[in-house]
Amino acid sequence: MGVVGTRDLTVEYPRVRALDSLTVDIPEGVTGVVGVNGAGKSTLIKVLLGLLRPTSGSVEVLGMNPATDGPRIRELVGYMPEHDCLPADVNAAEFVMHMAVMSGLPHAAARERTSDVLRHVGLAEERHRPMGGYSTGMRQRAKLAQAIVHDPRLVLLDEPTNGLDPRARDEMLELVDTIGHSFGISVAVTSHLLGELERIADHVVVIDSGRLLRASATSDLTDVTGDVLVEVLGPAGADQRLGQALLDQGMTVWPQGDKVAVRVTDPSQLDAIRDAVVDLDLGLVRIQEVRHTLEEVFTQEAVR
Ligand SMILES: Nc1ncnc2c1ncn2[C@@H]1O[C@H](COP(=O)(O)OP(=O)(O)OP(=O)(O)O)[C@@H](O)[C@H]1O
Repeated sequence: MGVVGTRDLTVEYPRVRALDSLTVDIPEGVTGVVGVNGAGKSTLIKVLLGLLRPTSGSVEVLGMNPATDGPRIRELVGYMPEHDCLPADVNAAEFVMHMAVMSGLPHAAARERTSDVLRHVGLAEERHRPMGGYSTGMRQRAKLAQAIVHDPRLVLLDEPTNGLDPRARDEMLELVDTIGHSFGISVAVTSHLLGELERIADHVVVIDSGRLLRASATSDLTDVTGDVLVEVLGPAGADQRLGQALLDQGMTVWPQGDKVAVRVTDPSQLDAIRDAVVDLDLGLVRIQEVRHTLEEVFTQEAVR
């Protein structure tokens, strides 16, 4: 039995259909929810928390309906929002303690859990300093601490690695891994980078324009190696410029018509290819796998 299930879930904002008949199950364990900016990841999280009503379709979280069981769901579910929301003049100990009490923990238990959880996320020493003086990495860890302080069954983490340098990102991913695999809390974690979630997630769900592109065990994705063809839009010579940029990064690259063929030995290379296209100010038409599954992940072709 999964922790989250949606059926034909549609959410419309006045001008945008953010989720479009999304049917997906999120099992226990760590699930990566991947999609480019605007794909609908934050909207999905808000629906799961009961903060946003679906236009149509249904949702279950831990067997409950967020529209009617919102308060109970928020007791059992932790949430780390994407954007900065920490009061600058409050310290992490006071803030996390407050969130623990808000989640229904008695005072003494809240104090004990706060101190444990701040130690787990590596904020024990700085816990009495106002959060306004924290680095981005520390702020992300404070947001993570408040999400798990009440020992939830499920935690929803919205882009926890956003804005972090590579070292802080690795530390955050390790923490998420520990929460999911040592503390036994199910995790749904969003990112626009498939490569980074692939390291810690048991399952991956790929969303594009509010629709499900793919849902599979991560081990199926890690089989995604082989040759890919990258097609870009841009001025004449765009493909050669991309080819050179990828060569400079040490990738094995060769021209194929007006496309660039790349040998992929690690799924994180797909993110590097996408980043290179963006850095060169080109448009990515598609990354197409020459043999199997990549095409399903990166083109508009829904798998089911
Ligand atoms: N409150 C809102 N009012 C109108 N449109 C919105 C609102 N919130 C999100 N959208 C639009 O809905 C779509 C999905 O947004 P959402 O924030 O869910 O995507 P996302 O995958 O989480 O992206 P990001 O990582 O950039 O937040 C986008 O086109 C976005 O502009």
